[in-house]
Amino acid sequence: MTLLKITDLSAGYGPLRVLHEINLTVERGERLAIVGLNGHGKTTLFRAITHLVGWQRGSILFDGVEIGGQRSLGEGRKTPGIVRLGVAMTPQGDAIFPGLTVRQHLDCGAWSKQAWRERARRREAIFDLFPPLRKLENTTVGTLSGGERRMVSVGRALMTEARLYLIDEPSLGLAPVISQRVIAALREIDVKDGAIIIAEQNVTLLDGQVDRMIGMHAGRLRGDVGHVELG
Ligand SMILES: Nc1ncnc2c1ncn2[C@@H]1O[C@H](COP(=O)(O)OP(=O)(O)OP(=O)(O)O)[C@@H](O)[C@H]1O
Repeated sequence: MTLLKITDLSAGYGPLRVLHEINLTVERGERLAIVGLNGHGKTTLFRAITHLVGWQRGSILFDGVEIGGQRSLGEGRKTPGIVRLGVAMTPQGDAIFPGLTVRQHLDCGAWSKQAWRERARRREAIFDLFPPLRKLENTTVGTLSGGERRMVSVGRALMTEARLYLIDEPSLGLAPVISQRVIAALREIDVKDGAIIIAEQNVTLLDGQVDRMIGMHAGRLRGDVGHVELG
């Protein structure tokens, strides 16, 4: 039932070591949150899974396939292959193309042949998940509010056929009520035999919205945190 098994993962940038021997197992169907303050390595963990860090070592088994291993060069070289295996990431902040419409933007996510064929149905599913986007379908993304842009950004990742969704700080810069709406929508996603990992600082926001929360501090995972605030 295991989808992702990370063993002794260390990673960093140049001389800087950010992750220290991380061990993490994610089961199919699981919604997991990695919680921790800024700069403690949540983004770097996502970037190591997708091979976007400067260097890394340790094992990352995704659905039984080794996507980790020792690397000191070639950042991003393996990323297309990892994405093709079914890993989708929504990066932190507003990673959008401001000149595209909502519809064009979502369609960018339907990059595989099958997803492209099914893009209309997939778009409908995104509009069901984020109703405010439906009436904005032909609006240029650059003119949207922060919350709407975040919905587009998350929606684009969901247009693929991924089995592992990595959502980095969905609440960043959003008003609390909008953050709650985005997190609640993530709860509605049918992960099927996949899984979703959300990196967040705001523990309260995740209450009741994920199956498990793990703390991250100074590049190390600190076990299940439940409702405990991180120091
Ligand atoms: N490209 C990079 N080059 C050098 N150092 C980096 C780079 N990206 C991140 N770092 C450093 O790695 C450490 C961990 O950053 P990371 O972004 O993984 O943390 P985070 O927990 O996701 O926090 P944030 O919410 O700010 O992204 C920080 O000290 C940061 O300065």
